[in-house]
Amino acid sequence: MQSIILASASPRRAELLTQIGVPFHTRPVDIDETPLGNEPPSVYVERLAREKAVAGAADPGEIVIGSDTSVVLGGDILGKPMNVADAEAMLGRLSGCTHQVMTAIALATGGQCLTRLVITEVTFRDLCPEEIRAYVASGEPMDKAGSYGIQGLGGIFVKEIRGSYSAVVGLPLQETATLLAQAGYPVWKVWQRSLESHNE
Ligand SMILES: Cc1cn([C@H]2C[C@H](O)[C@@H](COP(=O)(O)OP(=O)(O)OP(=O)(O)O)O2)c(=O)[nH]c1=O
Repeated sequence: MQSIILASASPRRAELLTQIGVPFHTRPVDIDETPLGNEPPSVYVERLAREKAVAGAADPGEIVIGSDTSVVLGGDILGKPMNVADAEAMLGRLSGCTHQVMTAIALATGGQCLTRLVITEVTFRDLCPEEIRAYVASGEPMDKAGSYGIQGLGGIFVKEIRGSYSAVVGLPLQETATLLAQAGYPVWKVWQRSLESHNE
């Protein structure tokens, strides 16, 4: 089977890929994440996922996974906050509203690039200014799209989620496994092999 490379510096993505039993190496890449003029959010996240996967591609025997997550509110892309004030402003906008979390994944392998876009709807309850300040002071929002982490303290803001939890955290597991299978790497075969080598 091919070797898997995760073209990402995100600890959440590494944890999610570990969760499904896929052995991999990380190869973080640095790309320009500035949206193009009038670029729709869905096109933007898919382009970034593809650019990350392609930037991480080196060896034809590898499958390189790139991913991008953006929070989208009323058509606006809310990326990672620039500072505390930015994080507080984003959370103020998300309070009491439903937003979309768009996560794209891309698999670069053998000169081709397979992509998937996953859109999840997340509804926040009303947040008060004091709790927004306390949350931002915790530091958790600073490296996360939309300034929150559903998997962390930010979980208490989420009233409803419609779609993929793992996609909100950064890597949609079902779609990742489907693309890996399309690239000739069914995840269940890895489970099977590790059982076989354990029993030898
Ligand atoms: C909405 C949300 C985002 N996030 C994270 C996932 C991503 O790591 C981050 C979005 O930023 P990204 O630019 O998608 O990813 P990244 O810079 O962290 O990592 P890389 O580009 O190297 O792959 O926000 C959460 O952890 N929880 C959440 O609930």
